[in-house]
Amino acid sequence: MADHESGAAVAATLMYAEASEAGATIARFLDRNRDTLAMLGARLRALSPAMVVTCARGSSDHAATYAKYMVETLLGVPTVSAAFSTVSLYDAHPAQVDAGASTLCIAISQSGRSPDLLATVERQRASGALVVALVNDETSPLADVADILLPLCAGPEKSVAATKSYIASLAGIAAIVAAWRDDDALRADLAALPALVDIAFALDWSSVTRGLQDATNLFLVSRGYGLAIAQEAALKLKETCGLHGEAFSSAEVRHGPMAIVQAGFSVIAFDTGGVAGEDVRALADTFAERGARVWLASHADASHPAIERLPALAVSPELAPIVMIASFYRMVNALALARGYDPDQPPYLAKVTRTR
Ligand SMILES: N[C@@H]1[C@@H](O)[C@H](O)[C@@H](COP(=O)(O)O)O[C@@H]1O
Repeated sequence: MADHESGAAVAATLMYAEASEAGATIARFLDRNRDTLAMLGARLRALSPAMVVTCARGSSDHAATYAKYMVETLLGVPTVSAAFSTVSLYDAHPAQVDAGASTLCIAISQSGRSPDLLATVERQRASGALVVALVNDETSPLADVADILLPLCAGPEKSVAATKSYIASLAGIAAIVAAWRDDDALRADLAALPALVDIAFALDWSSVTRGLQDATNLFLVSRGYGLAIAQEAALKLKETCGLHGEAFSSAEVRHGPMAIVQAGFSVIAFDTGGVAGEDVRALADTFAERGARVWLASHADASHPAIERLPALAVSPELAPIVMIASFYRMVNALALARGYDPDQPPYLAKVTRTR
């Protein structure tokens, strides 16, 4: 493994230490919340919510993207992201939920402290929604306001950039879906996740670290269940590396943005398997043919010869994003240092941001 991926400075950051605990965090989450999840599953099957509303910011909102794809695909329930300003600035009131059409509100937050998130969750609750909170800080106001609390069990997360709490949030969403569907196969796959996340964290993505050292911008592309990690990767590149990354689905990028993907333009493509992965790989081939610099994280066999491959584990498409982002986190910590940034203390950012 290259020095800048394995050297002492790289492993000395809080971000590295916290990201390396992601597998253990998932194991703690599943263990601690087993009974609550079983109770929640039964309650959701009885309630049969007509809609899910997600409340989150930043990395946590990318976990909400994952919730949208998981819930809409595996449960068929429309899942929308709450726009906090409608409540916190414009004082909007969500329509009162009647007994026949319940709403499930899923709030996701490491800190559980942003006022606009709290205002929106409180109003969802007042309108009759069942509020489930995936939150790391159990002393937070969000933990208090929730009907059902699912602690993320990540322990203290001090690096400004969220890592283990994001991975735990993704696993938490998959666990809610498994409980709601009473899906033994998904539960079994979840139980195997901690070990896979540990293995993924050790994979060598150092060709990206070398290739993006002097980059100024790039696209991050995935699709379906994987879109959430393309969004998360783009945020991490901004937060920790001062690098402008923009995330798109491999469908959306074809509707205009790809006009700027020309020779030399950088793209990281996340193939998280299944039919969505096929589309991501086809797009990666198209971009490589144009002369773009394309990294493809994938466990599939073939791709365009110019594509730089990043190792990935064979995991079900539903859970592959949770595993793949662990490999990205290790790489992006090293990239931040290589670019002269401290990934734990990005300029202008705080660990807990309170927006109104
Ligand atoms: N810099 C952090 C982000 O990394 C984090 O994702 C966001 C959401 O935080 P929380 O999950 O605590 O609500 O807050 C801050 O802005």
